[in-house]
Amino acid sequence: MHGHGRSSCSLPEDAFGLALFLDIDGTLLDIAQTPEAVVVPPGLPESLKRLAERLEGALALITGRSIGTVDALFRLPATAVSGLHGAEWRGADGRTATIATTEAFELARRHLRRQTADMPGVVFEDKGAAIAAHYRLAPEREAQVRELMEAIAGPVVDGWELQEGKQVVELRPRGRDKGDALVFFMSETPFRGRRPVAVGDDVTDEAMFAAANRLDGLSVRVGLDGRQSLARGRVRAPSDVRDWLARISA
Ligand SMILES: O=P(O)(O)OC[C@H]1O[C@H](O[C@H]2O[C@H](CO)[C@@H](O)[C@H](O)[C@H]2O)[C@H](O)[C@@H](O)[C@@H]1O
Ligand SMILES: [Mg+2]
Repeated sequence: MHGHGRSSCSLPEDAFGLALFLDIDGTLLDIAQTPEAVVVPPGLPESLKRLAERLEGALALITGRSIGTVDALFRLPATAVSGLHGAEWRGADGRTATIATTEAFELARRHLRRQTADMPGVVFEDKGAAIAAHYRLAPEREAQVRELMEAIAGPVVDGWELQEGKQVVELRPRGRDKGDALVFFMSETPFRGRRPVAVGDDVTDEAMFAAANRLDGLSVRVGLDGRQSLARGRVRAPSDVRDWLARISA
């Protein structure tokens, strides 16, 4: 059963014993025209807060955004977060691991900011240790953006890699992915001993799905397009995920 009413049939209706790993854009939040235009629906932060309490802190947001942006969007106290597709993290106890940038990366940041300023419709996103060029407002520039990002990434040889996403090309830290983030959190209190549930919508969520599957957990992809995925369940849209969170947190 997909597409009508409670289409979240692959999501468990009882939170007991679970550890939740939730992607943000396209999973908790509807996709918007630009990164800054996303809307956090009223009620979502409250559902997440209640659920984190119910799970004794075993809820983590695993995202391509930076931890700082996640905090600004959701204003959740003491929530575990992994940002930049697994590269940076903050545990439920507040410990953090961040990425130091290099001179070559800083140069790339300046170049990309300057070059995208001359490309109407292309949005530059500065995420600290990652940078992105979005072409959602100018889809005809896709090839141009890809070419520019390849040129920008060329000299940043160590420590970063190009990442494609939904109408975006990013230069992100290399080495740790969303699957590593899930495995890391699962090795720590309060996640350890629980059953992981990973929910995501995009390419970098596949590593998180693989990790959840390996740990005998659940993996659910948002979106009913025919794209291949390691996720074992599917739901239609972020609103289904939000409705599910509201139900199991009530
Ligand atoms: O891992 P996620 O939490 O899903 O983050 C992935 C990227 O999401 C954002 O970009 C995407 O969402 C934007 C807002 O809806 C949209 O305008 C854009 O086209 C999408 O690619 C975010 O801006 C990136 O930094 C994240 O890596
Ligand atoms: Mg996403």
